[in-house]
This record gives sequence, structure tokens and C-alpha cells, in this order.
Amino acid sequence: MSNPIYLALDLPRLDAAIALAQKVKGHVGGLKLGLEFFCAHGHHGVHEVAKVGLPIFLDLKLHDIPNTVAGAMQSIHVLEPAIVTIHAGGGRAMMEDAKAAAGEHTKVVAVTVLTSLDDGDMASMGVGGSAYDQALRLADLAQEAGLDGIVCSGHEVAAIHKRWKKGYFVVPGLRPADGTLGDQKRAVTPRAARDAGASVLVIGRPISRAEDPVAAARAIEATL
Ligand SMILES: O=C(O)c1cc(=O)[nH]c(=O)n1[C@@H]1O[C@H](COP(=O)(O)O)[C@@H](O)[C@H]1O
Repeated sequence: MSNPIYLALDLPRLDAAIALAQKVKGHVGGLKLGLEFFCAHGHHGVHEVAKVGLPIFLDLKLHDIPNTVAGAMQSIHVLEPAIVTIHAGGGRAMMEDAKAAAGEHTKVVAVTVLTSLDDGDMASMGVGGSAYDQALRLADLAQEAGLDGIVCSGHEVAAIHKRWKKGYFVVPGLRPADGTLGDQKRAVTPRAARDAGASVLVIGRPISRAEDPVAAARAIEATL
């Protein structure tokens, strides 16, 4: 099985992101470029990081009216990302149009409930039920819309897997057993997420902020 870890390169500097990717590339299976990186470096930055030679996950979390999201998907065709994120909360028509506009080899996955949110946040946003309930509802909607998969926490992935056998499941909010949570509220260990059926394990700060990122990546890889 190929390495399921995608390293989140949430760094403001292009040279630092490339240097980190080069260092750990033997211990991760792909590189995730998110909003911090894309807003700073755009297409040029993606092309530069792609030279490291690993698949690119473009985490743009698109969320707008269907026409605008479809246009954005077309604008990133040329980057040939392996994975792109949109928000399931944009609704079924938005997800359908995003998938229709995506490149043939790009997996389009919808974020259900961010791993930085918990049941209290659901209540404060007027969402009925728990974060778990909402993640399952939005995963069903993403499946109906014909997407490739979803992003969810390690707490829901097993239940969603049961309802969507061929889905592609991206799980962030991962922390080693002794890791610092930071802003993540629904965290599990990388091993627990993999055992629950995650296809992709997104890991950022536990590697990028470690004193020795290579040792941290190796240690996580060894638990899988
Ligand atoms: O779409 C994502 O990748 C994502 C969804 C989510 O619910 N939670 C989440 O943390 N992420 C991303 O996953 C990465 C997690 O980073 P760390 O918390 O540093 O491991 C960040 O780049 C987030 O943008």
C-alpha cells in the first residue's frame, strides 16, 4: 500500500515549503497546499512544489454559487491536482457543478464538518444535532452529488465508510498520542484514522513544527 500521509505545507514562505517537502519526501505520500500557501504563491507556487515529485492536494475549500465554483475549478485544471477540496455546505448543485468542471484525474472531495468544530459550535451555528450527525448528513449529500469522497474527522470516518463503500476519505485533525491539539477539536491518532478507513491522512504541524521533521514523519509512518 502506498504511503497515505499528505503533508500540509501551511507555511508562508515558498523556499521553506519546498525545503521541508524535499526533506520529508521519503516519508510521505503527497503534499497538501492550502489557503495560506495558495493565497501567497498561487499557480507559480504550486508548479514549484510539484517539482518535488509527489502528488499535489490543492486544499482550496471552494464554497460559492455553483457557477463561480465551476469557474474556479476550470481555472485550476492546468495545475493537475490529484485532489481538490470544496465545502459540502455549498449544497448539492454546487458540488455537482464542481465535479463536472474538474479535470478527469482530479478527485473532488467535500469538507463535511471542519475538525476544528465540535458539538457546541454546531449549536452556536443553529445546526441541529451533533458534529457527527452533521458530518454524516453532508457525506450523504456529497455521495448523492457524485463526488469522489469527503473530508471528515477520524470520529466519523468508519460510519461514513459503511454508507459509502467506494468513497475516498480524507482525514485531517490527526495527532500522535502525545501531540498538542492546537485548534483541532475532533482529533484522533493517524493509526486510529487509518484503521477506521481513511484513504488519506493529512498531517501538518506535528511534522512541520517538529524540531526534527524527518524524525517526526518517520515516527508517525512507523505507527501505521
Ligand atoms: O480540508 C482540510 O484539509 C482540512 C479540513 C478540516 O476539517 N480540518 C483541517 O485541519 N484541514 C486541514 O488539515 C491541515 C491540518 O493541519 P495540522 O492541524 O497542522 O495537522 C490544515 O492544513 C487544515 O487546513
